Amino acid sequence: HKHSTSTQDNIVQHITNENDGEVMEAIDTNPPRGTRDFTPEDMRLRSWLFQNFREVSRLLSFEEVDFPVLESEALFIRKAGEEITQQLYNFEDKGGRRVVLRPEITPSLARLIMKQGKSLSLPLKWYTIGQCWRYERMTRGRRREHYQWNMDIIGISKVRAEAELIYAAVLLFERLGITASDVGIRVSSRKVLQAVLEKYSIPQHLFTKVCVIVDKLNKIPIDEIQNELISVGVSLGAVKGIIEVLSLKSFPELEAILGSDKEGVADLKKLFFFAEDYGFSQWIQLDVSVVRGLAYYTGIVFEAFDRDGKLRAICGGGRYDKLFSMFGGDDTPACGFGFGDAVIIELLKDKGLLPNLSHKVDDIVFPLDGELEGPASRIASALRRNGRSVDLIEDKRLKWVFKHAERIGANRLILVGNSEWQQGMVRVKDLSTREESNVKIEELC
Ligand SMILES: OCc1cccc(Br)n1
Repeated sequence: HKHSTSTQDNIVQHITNENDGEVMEAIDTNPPRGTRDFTPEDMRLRSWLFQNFREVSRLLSFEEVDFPVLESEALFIRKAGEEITQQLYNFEDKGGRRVVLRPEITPSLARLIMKQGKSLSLPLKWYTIGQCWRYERMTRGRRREHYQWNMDIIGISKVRAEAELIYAAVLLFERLGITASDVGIRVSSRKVLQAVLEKYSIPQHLFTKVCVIVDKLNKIPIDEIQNELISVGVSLGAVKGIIEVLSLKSFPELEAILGSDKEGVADLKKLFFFAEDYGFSQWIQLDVSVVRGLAYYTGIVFEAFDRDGKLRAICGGGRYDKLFSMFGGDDTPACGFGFGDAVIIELLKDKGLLPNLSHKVDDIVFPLDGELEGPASRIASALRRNGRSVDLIEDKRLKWVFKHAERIGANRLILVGNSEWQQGMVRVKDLSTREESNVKIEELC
C-alpha cells in the first residue's frame, strides 16, 4: 500500500514493501533535467530525419566518423566569451581529469585529424550525427542536449567547399519537402568584418570577441551590443562603423564601403556565382549581420532561417582555417556546418510536413492452440531467416490478435491450426486484400 508525502519538487510515494516492511521510495520517472526520452514513435521520426542526413552525406561522398561524447575540457577553453564555452557541461572525473560532455563536434574532428597527421590524404569530407550538451541554468528551461548532424570538408581553401556544404543543406531541406519560400540562408564572410575593423584600426586580437558580440545582433538590444563592443575596447566611432556595415544587404553597398577588391567580397561573389550552377540561388542572400557565434570562424559563414521568423537558426556553419593552428597543428583549410535535430522538427510541424510513420511488421504468426506453439516458432524463425519481420504471438485471444495485426500494420496474419498443420499448411490472411487462403509451409517465405 502507498502513502504520499508532498515534497519540494514532486509527490514522493513511499511504497511500503509488504514483505519486509522496508520503505522504498518510488523512482522519479522523468529523465534528467533538459534531456529527452525517445518513445518508439519519437524514435521513428528521429530515425527518419537521421536517415535523410545520412543519405545526403552519401550523395556528396562524405564518410561517416564518430567521436566520444566525453572530451577533455581543454578542447573547449576559448577566451572569446562564446555562450557555448560558458555553458560547458564540465566536471572532474574520478582520475581528477577535467572533462566535458562535448558542446559541439568540430574540435573533436580537428583533434582526430591532427592525431592522424600526415597519414591522412586531403581533401577529406567527413560527417557524423552526435549528441551535444550544454549546462544552462534551468532558469531558461531550455534543453541541455540535442543531436547535431555535422558535415566538414578539410583541405580545400577555395569557396567550392562552402558551395558543397550549402548545397548539402539545401538538398536536405528539399528531401524533407521544404522550399526556398519556407527557408532562406543568410551568407556573409568574417573577412568583411575584418576589413571594417582594419578600416577603424581596431587591433586584431579583438576580432573573435567582436564577432561573438556582433552575433547577438537581433537577439539583444542594439545599445547592449554597442556597450559590449565598447567594453572590450572598440572605439565609439568604430562601433558606429561596424553597426552601419552590418546592415548592408547588397554587393554594391558593400563595395561602396569596402572596395570590390576585398577578399571577403570576392569570396562571396564567387559563392553566389557557384550557386547558379548548383541551383540554390533562390535559397541564399547576402546579409553582413551574419557572423555566427563561434570564435574560430575566419571566412564565409552562413545560417538557415525560417522566413516566417518564428524559429531560431535551423543550421549554420562556415570556414575555420585557423582552428588547427589554434590547437598547435599545421595550418589546414577547413569548413563545415552543424544541423540540430530540434528546430527542423518544429519547422516541419509548422509546415505540416511531418511524415506519417507507423510500426511496420511483415507477418504475425499465431498458434491457434497450445501444442502448436512449437510449429509456430519454427515458421516464425524460417520467415525471419528469409528477412521477414515477424511478431510471434502467444497467450492471446484471436480477437485481440486481429486488432493487434491492424494496429501494427502487418501485411499477413499467419494462423497455425491443427487440421491445416496436419496437411503441412497454415491459414494466411492477407491484411491488405483481406483474402484468406491455406498456404503450404514451404510456399510461405
Ligand atoms: O546549439 C547550442 C547547443 C549546444 C549543445 C546543446 C544544445 Br541543446 N544546444
